[in-house]
Amino acid sequence: MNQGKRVGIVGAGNVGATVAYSLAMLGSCHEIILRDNKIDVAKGKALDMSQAASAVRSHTVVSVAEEMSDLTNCDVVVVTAGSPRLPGMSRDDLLMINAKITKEVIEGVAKYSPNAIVIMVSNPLDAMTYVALKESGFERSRVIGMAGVLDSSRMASFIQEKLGYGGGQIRASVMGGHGDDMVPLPRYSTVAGVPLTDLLSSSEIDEIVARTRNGGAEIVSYLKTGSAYYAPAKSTAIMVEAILKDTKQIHPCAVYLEGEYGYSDVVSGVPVMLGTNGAEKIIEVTLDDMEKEMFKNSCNSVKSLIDTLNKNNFFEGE
Ligand SMILES: NC(=O)c1ccc[n+]([C@@H]2O[C@H](COP(=O)([O-])OP(=O)(O)OC[C@H]3O[C@@H](n4cnc5c(N)ncnc54)[C@H](O)[C@@H]3O)[C@@H](O)[C@H]2O)c1
Ligand SMILES: O=C(O)C[C@H](O)C(=O)O
Repeated sequence: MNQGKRVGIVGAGNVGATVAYSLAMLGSCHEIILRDNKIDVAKGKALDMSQAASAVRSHTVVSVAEEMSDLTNCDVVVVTAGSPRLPGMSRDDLLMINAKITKEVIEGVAKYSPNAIVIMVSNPLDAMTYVALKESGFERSRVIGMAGVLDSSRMASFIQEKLGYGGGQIRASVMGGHGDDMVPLPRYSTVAGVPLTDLLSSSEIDEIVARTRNGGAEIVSYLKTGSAYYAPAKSTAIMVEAILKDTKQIHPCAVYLEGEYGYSDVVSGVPVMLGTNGAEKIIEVTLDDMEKEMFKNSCNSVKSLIDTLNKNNFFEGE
């Protein structure tokens, strides 16, 4: 069913290469095209992955785009180009450097793969998704940020660790931006359908919420030279598959809001139905007063990054 599908991946570093590997092993698409400034590194990884695909009898071939102009007619383009943070940095510290890279990359994507669904990964995620949307001129359903799938998976793994049981049966929910004030939602988290609030005390749940918010930084503090990539890549691959297979399943994704949850002209993480056309539907769940306040803080943080870009005349001349 996915024969003929082309997935472009811009940035063949830790996250990009691991997304490619995951998709190649699953045979999710016919072709994966890697694009990176470090062309030889991309070529080496593409050869290595094509050989791994042969080993598992996957039909996926992995090739390299030497220029953005070679990244043509992709169905999905994943953008992981940009710097990762180092210990002591926040994702927001990457704003200006990664915004510039995103602008340059998206210009090429819009030109050479004009019908693609774009999945943004580079940080700070929500602001980069906003940049990609504005620079591409694509409709909002075609520019989607990956973060909620990752943050929810992290929360699920912390719940499993705390409980000591329930692995594979946990559905955790995280909304809001992919920053320090993301919005984990214990009220919408369950273990085999049992509400989390029936299984753990409020102080235990508070610990899980805090650890989820700090989940990326915890890994950066161990790795020291960059940030997490296995769970981020798998989360991205899940979104790519949902789009290629038109699953119509709901995943938490970063999308541009036009009035949903009372916010406009900002990108934030909300439940989204994914299909061939990208973010086909935004789901509005009921939030209580405290959850609404947290969502507001999170949207305001993203808005302040967009303000910084505007103050630096980032979007000028468009
Ligand atoms: N959204 C999330 O949840 C999430 C999770 C993990 C990482 N990230 C972010 O993803 C980005 C990539 O992380 P990583 O660990 O893969 O970093 P990395 O340094 O391993 O890879 C980044 C790659 O981008 C390439 N690159 C830079 N500018 C480019 C350009 N103009 N065109 C093509 N390629 C270019 C670099 O050569 C490098 O290979 C970072 O910004 C990181 O913060 C986001
Ligand atoms: O923490 C980071 O900087 C990378 C990514 O956003 C993550 O959450 O792992």
